[in-house]
Amino acid sequence: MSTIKNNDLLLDNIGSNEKYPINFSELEQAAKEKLEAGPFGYIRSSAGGEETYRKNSNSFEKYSIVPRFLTDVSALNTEVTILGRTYPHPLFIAPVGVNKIAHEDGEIAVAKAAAKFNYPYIQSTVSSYSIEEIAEATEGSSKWFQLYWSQNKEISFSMIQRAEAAGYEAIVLTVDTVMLGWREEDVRNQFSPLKRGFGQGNYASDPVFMAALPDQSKDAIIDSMIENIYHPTLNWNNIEELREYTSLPILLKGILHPEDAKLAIEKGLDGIIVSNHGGRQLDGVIASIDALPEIVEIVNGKIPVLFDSGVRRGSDAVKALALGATAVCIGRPFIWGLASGGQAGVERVLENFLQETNVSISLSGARNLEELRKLKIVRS
Ligand SMILES: Cc1cc2nc3c(=O)[nH]c(=O)nc-3n(C[C@H](O)[C@H](O)[C@H](O)COP(=O)(O)O)c2cc1C
Ligand SMILES: O=C(O)C(=O)c1ccccc1
Repeated sequence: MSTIKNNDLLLDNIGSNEKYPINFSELEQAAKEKLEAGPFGYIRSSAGGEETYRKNSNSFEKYSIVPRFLTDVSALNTEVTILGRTYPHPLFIAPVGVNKIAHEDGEIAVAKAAAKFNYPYIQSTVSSYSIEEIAEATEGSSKWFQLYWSQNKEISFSMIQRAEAAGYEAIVLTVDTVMLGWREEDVRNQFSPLKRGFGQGNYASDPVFMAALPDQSKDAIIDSMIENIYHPTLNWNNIEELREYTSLPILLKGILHPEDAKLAIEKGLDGIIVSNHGGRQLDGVIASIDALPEIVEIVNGKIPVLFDSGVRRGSDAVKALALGATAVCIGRPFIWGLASGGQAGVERVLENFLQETNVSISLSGARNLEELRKLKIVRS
């Protein structure tokens, strides 16, 4: 149980006289001023006509919190237990690859900032830094490993083994990216991070991946990464193989259909992440927040249901939690923090995000996440 002094951070911020980006669009603008068109466009944009991208954040406005008052909110407990571990609050870092396109310090800066504010860090397969480098920089903090299934499954198994050895707590298999979505901004900017040699942290350091290369040239690494990331054959049999290979908990990321959530439970998966990849995969799919309630209902507490896509501020996270998400993953906001201010930029985003979440929970009248889930939410 923690007693929070909600207003301290707000008043500190006001008293600092510093100018810095605060909300999402200011952060995005600050990043735009720092980055070249290619990297900026890669991070900002999404698939097709970006219908889903727009829907993701706009859809939060359809849900309204109906708060309770006079509940004595002096002590707030945001602890959440997921897969046998208790985390101090329900905010996670979503897996985002190729962070060096935003800032030279890349994932190391993000993972350190995450550790400082107790956000479990979900590391992407296509990180600029390796599992071991990130583990060394952030000893003792909670980390999960996101897996892009490799065409050559021995590469996937090797990366899982490395994540296990480095003390990672879970595997997150992303199921919505068997190939990249149709991203017009990248064509316009002629920018592919993989083709430019980004995102090699886990590959160039992997003995199985390196041994399978035709030669050890830079081009061979790039070509083989692209070949391996494309994995359209992915199916439920692979899930069984994965289940047999590792004793770590496995979560599926990218679930939008209640029947897939049900199958995940039947197949013995340990959790799911409701997500549409920030609108970057199939354009026209349901907003992630609209997919959440039915999935929460069908899962009925059997496994944790994490959530991402379109979360821009603390009150969005509170809506997702009130609609039944076990925890919420932050995506683009932290990358904009990274691009605009390195580790300090990420820290500011994460600290303010956490504080806004806590203030919002308290002002809703809830004193813990269980009470938050019982809160009335109306849809317009
Ligand atoms: C630049 C970028 C790279 C991403 N890389 C990955 C990745 O490597 N693996 C993955 O599962 N999701 C990846 N995602 C998706 C995020 O995990 C998350 O689902 C998405 O950012 C949520 O949408 P939001 O940022 O609009 O909130 C990436 C997203 C962005 C913006
Ligand atoms: O861009 C993405 O959304 C993503 O998941 C990815 C895939 C391959 C390389 C880098 C990022």
